Amino acid sequence: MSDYLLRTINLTKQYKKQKAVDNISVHIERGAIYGLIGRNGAGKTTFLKMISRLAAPTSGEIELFGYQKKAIDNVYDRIGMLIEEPGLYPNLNAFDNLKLKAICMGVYKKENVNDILEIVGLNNTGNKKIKNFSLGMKQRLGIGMALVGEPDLLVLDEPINGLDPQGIVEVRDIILKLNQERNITVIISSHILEELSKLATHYGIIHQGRLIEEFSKEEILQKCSERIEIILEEPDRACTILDGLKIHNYKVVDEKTIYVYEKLEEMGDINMELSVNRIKVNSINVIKESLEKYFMELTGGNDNA
Ligand SMILES: Nc1ncnc2c1ncn2[C@@H]1O[C@H](COP(=O)(O)OP(=O)(O)OP(=O)(O)O)[C@@H](O)[C@H]1O
Repeated sequence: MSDYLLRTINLTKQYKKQKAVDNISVHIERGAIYGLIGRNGAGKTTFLKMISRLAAPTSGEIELFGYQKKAIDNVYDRIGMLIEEPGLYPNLNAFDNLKLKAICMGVYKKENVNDILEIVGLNNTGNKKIKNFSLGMKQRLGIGMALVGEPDLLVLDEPINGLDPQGIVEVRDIILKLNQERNITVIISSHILEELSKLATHYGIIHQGRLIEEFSKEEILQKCSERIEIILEEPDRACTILDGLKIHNYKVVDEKTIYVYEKLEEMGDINMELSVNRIKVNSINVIKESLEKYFMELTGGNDNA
């Protein structure tokens, strides 16, 4: 048993000659919003299908709510999922779509359906048929369908893909509310890191079927935050000088680089103090890296291979 709500161990899916998912081991904590980021074709959908039991792994293990192998069967009803198109009946209204699913799952209660409609902001759509819904409304109903049965884990595959800015905000607010008020853990995939940055507490970057990196929101903010980058000789001695300047929020990145995260306006003073103390500074600059740029670097620039 582990502390993670969901963990995979070397999860792999092979389609004929192609490994769509290649030895992926993710670690998802209870209460997290885990953003799974990857370009088109990276393997996100295949991965999410395996953890939702819509596709069988070729090899590897899934641990869900502390259970593995056969024992997982008992906890699958605690997952709600929206993968690819939500299966909706176009000639029924939102209420009846939810009701039908709840009846099929043996959990129908009128108040629960109304509660879901309220959460996803469709409580005043009345008899409007799904075929007359906008894309954003359909997507919100798709999330509502995933909420039938009161899941503890929500798996959402690119739920904001194709939505207009308002639709994106609405879906984002629903996900935040579910996470914060209902304590639902969420895995959400996207090919745009920036889009998830207002949402995710943790990230997994997936590229060509492999998990390249996992990090928390705090870690990514630090990686991409505005900072002074100093390329220099003798970083150890430079640290003493920074401490003397009452600068403590810095990091020695390697034997030639220090990042300083505070007092950016004092770059000139820092430079002078290092020079006075005969530390050779090769360059000193304020830099700001965008999340998207960081992601592009991790996944090999603009190479779409
Ligand atoms: N049923 C399948 N049979 C064969 N190959 C598949 C199948 N499903 C997916 N693939 C391949 O596996 C790779 C990963 O696909 P997947 O759909 O998981 O990626 P993705 O990251 O979700 O991308 P997208 O955002 O474009 O859906 C792709 O190269 C895809 O062509």
